[in-house]
Amino acid sequence: MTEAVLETRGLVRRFGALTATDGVSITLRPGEIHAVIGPNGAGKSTLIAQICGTLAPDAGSVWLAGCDVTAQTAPARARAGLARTFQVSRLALEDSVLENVLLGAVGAAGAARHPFRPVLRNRALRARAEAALVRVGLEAQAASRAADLSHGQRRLLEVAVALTLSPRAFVMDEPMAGLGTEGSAMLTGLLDGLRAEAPILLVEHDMDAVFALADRISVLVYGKVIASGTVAEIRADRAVGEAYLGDAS
Ligand SMILES: Nc1ncnc2c1ncn2[C@@H]1O[C@H](COP(=O)(O)OP(=O)(O)OP(=O)(O)O)[C@@H](O)[C@H]1O
Repeated sequence: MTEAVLETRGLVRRFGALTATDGVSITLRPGEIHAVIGPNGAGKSTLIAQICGTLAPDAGSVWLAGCDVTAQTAPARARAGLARTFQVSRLALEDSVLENVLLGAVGAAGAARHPFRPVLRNRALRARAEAALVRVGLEAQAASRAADLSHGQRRLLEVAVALTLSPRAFVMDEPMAGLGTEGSAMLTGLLDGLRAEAPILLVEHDMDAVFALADRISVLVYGKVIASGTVAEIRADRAVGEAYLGDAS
């Protein structure tokens, strides 16, 4: 089997008496979109935080491109090519669209402590940022303030910021949240094409997007993966239907 780009092995995280992730083992293979779905409180955000390095697991490990990164900080994992987009946008809204992407490029170059101004004149970083904007279709908005973008465009901008890392893998936390039909369609199209560049671990409540995009789906309930399979397999799984999908199945 092809080696996983990203893998969790037996991740456990407890909050007092509650076990938020209870031995979660999942893989993300080259070229795929692997969706993680589950009801509220299932442990999806806890899982993402452990994968990205903002929350330490009580047990288990995280592997990126064959390396155990469990002890690495979140910035170190980002520099190693783990690109995360957030449930709550972390864009600098008063800065321009290009400046936001440049900030990402600066972080990717490991130059976060350098003064920002000279970065604007750094041709290599600027080229990387502009290429990312073209990739998400926001090149015409480069000089606009991020605050003036629509909600959907901000999500595209977040993907552009993530792209400057030249990521090995994307981890996306509910990218469709709050988007209307048009925004969802735009982002779905973008993610569909992105998987060829780097596989995507997609935590998403929007089942239309999940069913349209996912090569595999894992279903998390009370911190455990209760099923994992293709869209057809998950739709046909009675236990999943009862635990989660309801009418969506
Ligand atoms: N810092 C924390 N302290 C205590 N309990 C927490 C903490 N973070 C999460 N939990 C609990 O762990 C469980 C899993 O939460 P988590 O946010 O990971 O679920 P989720 O699947 O992401 O939910 P949602 O879909 O609503 O975002 C929940 O019962 C939650 O209340």
